[in-house]
Amino acid sequence: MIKKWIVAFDQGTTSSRALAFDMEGHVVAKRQIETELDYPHFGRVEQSPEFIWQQQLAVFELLLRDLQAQPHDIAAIGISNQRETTVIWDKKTGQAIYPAISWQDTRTQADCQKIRNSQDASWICDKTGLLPDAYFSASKVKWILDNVEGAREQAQRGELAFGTIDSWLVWNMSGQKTHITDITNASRTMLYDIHRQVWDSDLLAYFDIPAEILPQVVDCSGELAIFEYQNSQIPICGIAGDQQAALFGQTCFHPGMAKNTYGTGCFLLMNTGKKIIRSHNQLLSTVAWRINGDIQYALEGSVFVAGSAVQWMRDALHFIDNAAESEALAQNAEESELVIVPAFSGLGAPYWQGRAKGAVFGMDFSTGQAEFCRAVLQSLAFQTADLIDAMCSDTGEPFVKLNVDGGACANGYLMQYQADILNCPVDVPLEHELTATGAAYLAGLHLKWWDMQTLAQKREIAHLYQPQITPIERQKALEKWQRAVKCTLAWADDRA
Ligand SMILES: Nc1ncnc2c1ncn2[C@@H]1O[C@H](COP(=O)(O)OP(=O)(O)O)[C@@H](O)[C@H]1O
Ligand SMILES: O=P(O)(O)OC[C@H](O)CO
Repeated sequence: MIKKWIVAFDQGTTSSRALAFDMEGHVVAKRQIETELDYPHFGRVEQSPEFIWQQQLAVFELLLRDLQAQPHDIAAIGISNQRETTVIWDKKTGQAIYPAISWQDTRTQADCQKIRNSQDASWICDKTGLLPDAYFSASKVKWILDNVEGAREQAQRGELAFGTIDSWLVWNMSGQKTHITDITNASRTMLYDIHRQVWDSDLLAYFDIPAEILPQVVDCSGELAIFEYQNSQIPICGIAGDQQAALFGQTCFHPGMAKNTYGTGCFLLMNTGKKIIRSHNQLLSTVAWRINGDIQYALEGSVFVAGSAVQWMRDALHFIDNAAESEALAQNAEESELVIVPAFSGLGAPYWQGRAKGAVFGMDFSTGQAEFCRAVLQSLAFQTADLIDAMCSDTGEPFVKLNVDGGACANGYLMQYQADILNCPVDVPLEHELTATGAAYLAGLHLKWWDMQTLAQKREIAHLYQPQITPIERQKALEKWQRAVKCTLAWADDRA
């Protein structure tokens, strides 16, 4: 029987998606449902793990219907997922003991700040490639164990399991039997030594986390688990955190190749091959992928708020009915001085200021929705420019072109402004769904549907945006942004 499709599960912060890929690596069908985020308290961001799983299953079922397929038509599943988001569940009941704590949640920031200011920051960074911050899973796991009644004792008795969203999905897909995570997701927990490729006992002791709750760490490609669906057994052959999956989907297979994904946040990753680069500019070192035991690393700049600021204009401010409308609205803006620093979850790389909050500068009576919208879109481009600056300074190499993907790369205004501000071309691919593509590629590698050489030829360009503004205009805009960031950071320092 010919198995026709690979299905990628792309469980992002904003939506749960299932996409079917044919043997050429093309998307043939797609289903997507928007997720729900809860903001129960200042600085807290949570999601229902059960809802995430049910939603992921629902999009899969809708996809099968669209394809008029039976489960046995699916050759394999690939999974890409929002990273760091932390779930702890009871292995006996299969129920989460607390909502998923989102990567965007800053409740543990004060504790993380203390670690950052201490001598421990250095060895933690050496082992993990990460900077102590509420963003990563370790402090979220600790918070749940410290705050949910009986959790620590249960964990010590081996009754609980911890996982990021990949882990949680596989647990449920496997009929609550398989507790694994892939190495890219493990590398985002701040509990994993990326040099030795093991959970690290010093880190576990430091964060007071019992080893019993940890998943087994696996490669990104291979027969990793089985999805027991109805009477079929579908192999899960690819798993990677969404940003690493996008790097793979962009076919950035060689050192020096990079991409920027504009989703809920913005994530710039550069392949660094076998080298773990210790950044001098507060970028992260992380695992890009491991295939057949062969590891590649990446340098990463993480911006916490990007497309989510566009969603905020839709849901909280009601300036737009959908994200796509932001493009036309921004194009209508009058000349203005407005700058928005969307530090709603603190500021990520290269500033790492968890206490920062969003700020608006330069309003006057002429400021309206269009000016506001344009400033929000520009903030995505400015934050990316900061990352690229930091990365170029670490590598000593200029960026000659920026490869992009993710939801907001459909925005022509933003992409043009990005090219203008960077003074380098921005390359938008034909397929925007490169996160899911990466997960499918990883699964298909194992099935021998393709190899990395053939994949490298698959990326097609839809549009190349060329810079159009003058050096003086660029310099003025960047200075305005840098002044705004400086004030935002000063305000955060005053809150200490
Ligand atoms: N045309 C657009 N212009 C600006 N932002 C957009 C556009 N389309 C989608 N977005 C934003 O992109 C995000 C969704 O991108 P996606 O890559 O699906 O994110 P995620 O993987 O984080 O769920 C949303 O936050 C949305 O506001
Ligand atoms: O949901 P996304 O695609 O914006 O990705 C979230 C990141 O994985 C967080 O590290």
